[in-house]
Amino acid sequence: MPFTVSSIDDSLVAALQHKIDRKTKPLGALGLLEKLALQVGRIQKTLSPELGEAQMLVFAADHGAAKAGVSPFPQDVTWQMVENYLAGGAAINVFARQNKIRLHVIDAGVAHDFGERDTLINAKISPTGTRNYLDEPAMSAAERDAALQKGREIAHRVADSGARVFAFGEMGIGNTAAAALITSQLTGTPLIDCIGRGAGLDDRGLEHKRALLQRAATRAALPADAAALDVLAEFGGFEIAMIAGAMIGAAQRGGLLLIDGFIVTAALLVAERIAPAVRDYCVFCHHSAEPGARAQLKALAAEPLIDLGLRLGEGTGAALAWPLVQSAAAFLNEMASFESAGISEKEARG
Ligand SMILES: O=C(O)c1ccc[n+]([C@@H]2O[C@H](COP(=O)([O-])O)[C@@H](O)[C@H]2O)c1
Ligand SMILES: Cc1cc2nc[nH]c2cc1C
Repeated sequence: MPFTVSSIDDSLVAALQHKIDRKTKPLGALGLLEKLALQVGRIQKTLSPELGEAQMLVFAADHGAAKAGVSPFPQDVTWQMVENYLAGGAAINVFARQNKIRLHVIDAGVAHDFGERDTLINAKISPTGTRNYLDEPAMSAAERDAALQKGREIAHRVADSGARVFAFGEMGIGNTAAAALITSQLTGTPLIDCIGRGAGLDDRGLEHKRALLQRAATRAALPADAAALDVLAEFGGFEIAMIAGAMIGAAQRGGLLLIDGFIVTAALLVAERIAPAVRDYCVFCHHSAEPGARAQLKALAAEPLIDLGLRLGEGTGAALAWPLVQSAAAFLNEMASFESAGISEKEARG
């Protein structure tokens, strides 16, 4: 089946936990890093995992609803920021360079013709972005399926190059609105609690966004138990659909998935409904300041690694958390045990 994911292996849990517990530290003293080390060992089915170079996949697309005023920025900022990624000047370029992460920029449906570009993956589902969900579904079932399939293919291609760590980022003016609609529907959280200021709406702008999204939800009139695939087609966007497909593809290849902020987590809510085991492969990198992140993290029982008040997207939270993930593998591989260091356990543990 193209979109099925296997649960992670539990045969090494006891051996990994034993290795973690024999390290020269009080039991559990490395906190969340210990859970992470266990998870990485289980995913890679080894007591000595190797992470290699992380791959950051930034998916960009435009949203029909952007023109209705769900964002403080004009739609053109999506393609302009893609140019910024290609030129190396955005925050994600800086953090990726700093932390030695390889960046892949994917056009999932930006309303702009970039021409032939060596460094941009052209995976456009539509040359104009999604349709406006205030009037009609954002995408057709065929477009949605193409986006999921393309995302899966891209992740498999990156995995073919030997990658084991996949980080996800996005760019799309208006995509916090789509993510809010998806999050509300898939977590059963009131829409009002999922809507935030996005790229910086003022109070009036936020009121307007709330009214528009309420209208969109009323028009779509999805039942509470609507299928995730229907929710995705209704509200979009192409970058969200492609990320969901790429997450499933990366998990199918035994990758570790670095989850960024509000929009990437909305994509995960969709992916997890399609293939529940995808959750096993995820590291929740940060707690986005967008208010709907709270409902997402609760629904996924996620414990994010950092909480810096970030609300940028682009994969920046994942890029910043990457050194912590590397530290989890490093302590598992390199730290001395009580035996190897000749430390008396009783004395060491009081
Ligand atoms: O990832 C997040 O948590 C996040 C929170 C707020 C805004 N963003 C970014 O801001 C853009 C969307 O904001 P908006 O107001 O246009 O919906 C989009 O390009 C996202 O990458 C991202
Ligand atoms: C300038 C700008 C940069 C971004 N990066 C991700 N989303 C963004 C939104 C805006 C508006």
